[in-house]
Amino acid sequence: MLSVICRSALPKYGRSWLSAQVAVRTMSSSEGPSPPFTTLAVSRPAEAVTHVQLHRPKKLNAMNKAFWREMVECFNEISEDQDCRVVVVSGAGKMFTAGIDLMDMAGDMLQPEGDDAARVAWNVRKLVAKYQETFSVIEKCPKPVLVAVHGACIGGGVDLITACDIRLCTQDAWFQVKEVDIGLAADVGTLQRLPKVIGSRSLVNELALTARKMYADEAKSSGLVSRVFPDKDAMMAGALEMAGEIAARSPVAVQGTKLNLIYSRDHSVAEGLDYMATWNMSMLQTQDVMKSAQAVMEKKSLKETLFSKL
Ligand SMILES: CCC/C=C/C=C/C(=O)SCCNC(=O)CCNC(=O)[C@H](O)C(C)(C)COP(=O)(O)OP(=O)(O)OC[C@H]1O[C@@H](n2cnc3c(N)ncnc32)[C@H](O)[C@@H]1OP(=O)(O)O
Repeated sequence: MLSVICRSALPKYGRSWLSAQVAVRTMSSSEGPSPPFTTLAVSRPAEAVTHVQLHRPKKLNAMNKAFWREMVECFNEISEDQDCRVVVVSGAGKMFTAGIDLMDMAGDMLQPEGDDAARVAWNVRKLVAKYQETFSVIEKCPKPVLVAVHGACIGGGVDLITACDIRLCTQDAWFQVKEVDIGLAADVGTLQRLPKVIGSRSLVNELALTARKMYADEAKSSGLVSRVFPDKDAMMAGALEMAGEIAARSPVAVQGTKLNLIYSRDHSVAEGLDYMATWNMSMLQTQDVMKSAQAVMEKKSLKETLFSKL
């Protein structure tokens, strides 16, 4: 379904400056969500690049019940979509996201069902695990996911971006691990992933325990984001350019790199090397190695090299 949405949304673009501008305009389009989604706008701004836009601008992209479900559906489809090699996530409207929808989600969180404490607890556990999947699908997706943040990225927004592979932001961006302010220990990824993203344990603890805002410059110096752009248009152009670079490379190499980086993050060096050797005992047999090496030797751009779908 996703590839149908993407295909019908846009033709294939060339890579000229003009078409990049068209693509950026498309990425920041104010058209609504892509049915059947009600909170996400999905498009294909360039060949093999899928753009997922959080799209509830009037509610500052607050994460309502539909959003938590639709992200899972969307990323499961992207994982299977052989026409997609890389994903860009961004937010429509004035900010990236105001976090969990405090109005729509209150019922689920405050009035859990169950006949006694054990059953209530059981159901709450299932609920939390379900919501964790909303961002874990990003990490499980074999295609690299770039996220482009402008304005505020609050609460659940930080859970989301820490599950992404590359984080970019605008100079006006700020990040807030807001959960303690609403009486919660963040439970859908931030506390697990942020310490793996930012080198300083002390800084992670400070952000999570005080809920103070972190602005773009500190996000860059701490390693939360790898690039800061002057404004949203520049960021989306930068994101699209980076996505194009990734999409031009062998999908066997790119997806293997993502999966092994994540595996290594969670295992010892020895275990990571072992996993890598097992991975490459099959993946090294790809035609992509020969095709890529040939392009390098002939000083050709990989953008001219045709790789089979994966
Ligand atoms: C379920 C799994 C576990 C997940 C946990 C996640 C936890 C979190 O995400 S904690 C963080 C929760 N978010 C917040 O506390 C932010 C609340 N919003 C604000 O503080 C302000 O809205 C903000 C500073 C972001 C922007 O202020 P501004 O003056 O620019 O805009 P507003 O007029 O306040 O908002 C515009 C409309 O958006 C609605 N809205 C904003 N945030 C939320 C939200 N989090 N949930 C629901 N709705 C939100 C706001 O009500 C306005 O709507 P309307 O009145 O209809 O115009």
